Amino acid sequence: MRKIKICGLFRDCDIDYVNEARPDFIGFVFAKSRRQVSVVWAEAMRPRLKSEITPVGVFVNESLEKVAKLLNDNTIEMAQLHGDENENYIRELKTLTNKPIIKAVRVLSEEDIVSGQHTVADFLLLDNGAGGTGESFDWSLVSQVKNQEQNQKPFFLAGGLMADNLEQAILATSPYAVDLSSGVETDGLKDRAKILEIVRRMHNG
Ligand SMILES: O=C(O)c1ccccc1N[C@@H]1O[C@H](COP(=O)(O)O)[C@@H](O)[C@H]1O
Repeated sequence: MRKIKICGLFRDCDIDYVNEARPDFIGFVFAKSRRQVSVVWAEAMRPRLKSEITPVGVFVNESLEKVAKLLNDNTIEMAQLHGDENENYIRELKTLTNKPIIKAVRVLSEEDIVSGQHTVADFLLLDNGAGGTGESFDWSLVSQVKNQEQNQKPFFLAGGLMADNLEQAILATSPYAVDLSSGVETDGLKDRAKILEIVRRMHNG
């Protein structure tokens, strides 16, 4: 079964929506964004989240100490690094925590995907850019490199995914998981019906 992450929860009711839909992962954005949440809010929401849903913290060039603390106090179970974090940063983070790390890669060319394979992070996240933009990248770049044995790190596919293009995106890239934020919003707010429908589709085939 393909996994699904619903990212950018920032209202209390968003927690109710995902508890009803039960995606595999959800994302709390700690980076500067219109979806940014505070540590205090995430800590308050964490116990309300159904146990089978894995919370991911999304960071952009954040201090190692802040990311490690949120992981080690179990506010989040995975860290998604969406900025310019280099391999030294990721290696250092791995000395501070045992929890999985996702490194976001901005895909402009095949080379971006190929060089991403060398990361010590546990997963890649292929996106079109800054994150949360609602814009896709050229998915054919993934299929062009995916058949090569060295390009097998499991990856989340992100960027502009929505009900209308999800099937095509999966067929083109065969990701470990899909990651949606803008595509399950209406007027900038998470939409219960869109979340329920997309998670149902992913989990039922
Ligand atoms: O969602 C944000 O505001 C955000 C801010 C900073 C870094 C990453 C962010 N979100 C990530 O972007 C993709 C989804 O984007 P889209 O809106 O579906 O196109 C996903 O990986 C989010 O974690």
